[in-house]
Amino acid sequence: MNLDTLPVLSLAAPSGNLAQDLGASFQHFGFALVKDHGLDSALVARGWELTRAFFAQGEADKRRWHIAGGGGQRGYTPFRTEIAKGAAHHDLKEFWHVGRELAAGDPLAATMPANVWPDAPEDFRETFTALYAEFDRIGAEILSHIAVRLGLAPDWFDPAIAGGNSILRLLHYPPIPGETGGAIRAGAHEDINLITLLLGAEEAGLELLTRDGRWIPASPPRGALVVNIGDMLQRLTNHVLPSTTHRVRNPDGTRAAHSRYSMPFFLHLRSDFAIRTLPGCVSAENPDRYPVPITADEYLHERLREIGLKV
Ligand SMILES: O=C(O)CCC(=O)C(=O)O
Ligand SMILES: [Fe+2]
Repeated sequence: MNLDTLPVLSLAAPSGNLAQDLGASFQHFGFALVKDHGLDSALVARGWELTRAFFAQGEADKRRWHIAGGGGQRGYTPFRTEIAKGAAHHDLKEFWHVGRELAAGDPLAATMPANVWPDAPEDFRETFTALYAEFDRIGAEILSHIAVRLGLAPDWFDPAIAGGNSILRLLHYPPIPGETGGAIRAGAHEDINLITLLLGAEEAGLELLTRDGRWIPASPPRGALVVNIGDMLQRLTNHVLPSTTHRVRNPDGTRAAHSRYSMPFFLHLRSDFAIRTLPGCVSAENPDRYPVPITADEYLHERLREIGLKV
């Protein structure tokens, strides 16, 4: 494999090859670029339209949907709130979080707060509830290929993610007055969840840290997904699949003065799932790093405290 360029993989490829190719890209980069993913394109287009319209509203309007003390898990989180673990400066972004819609009385509501929905723009709730379901579906498909690569049954992840605490994030990095490129819009970090499916990275700026310590761009073709491994899957696989550090840097030149919009779906385990190292990922050369299991919910809250979203 070319050590510096992420291959573009088609989700429509025969499944045996795909498990190998996705697995190789994840093992080497912790990232994969995925086209032909089958996300409903009209719905995605509508999602972008509403994302732009939401963030174009005045600060006071948006702040009505900020939940003080909510750990940024739902609704609106203002500019410069989140900070990467160990970073000196807050990220130059604002975002909106959509969680799973639960039926009344669902016991999962104990660890998954209810969604809040803005009164404008119109169709926000319908559109993002539908997009959430689309990401959930494609994410499960990608996980089934990962399962095969790990020597597990293709449906191994299904019960682990049924009712999972996944989050759809709508991100806006506003233009920075006077900035000519290079400002760090999102500090170097790893994602907390199992895998992340991201749309919008054709606007330059997303970079990942290679194993030998160089930043390289993640530049997907238009409409393709950038998929990356998060800390929960790294832990479950005893680091066989690495959760790779990434950041968003303001691009140089004329794009520096533009907004960046992106849409990551953080695919999470069920809150009560116990993350126990997969036996197939333990060997003499790679002894079990996590002999004590932890539930997905405990793990999440430990991490949210570290990134300034929870006290
Ligand atoms: O905006 C992007 O391209 C990346 C966002 C990201 O890494 C995150 O929100 O965790
Ligand atoms: Fe990230």
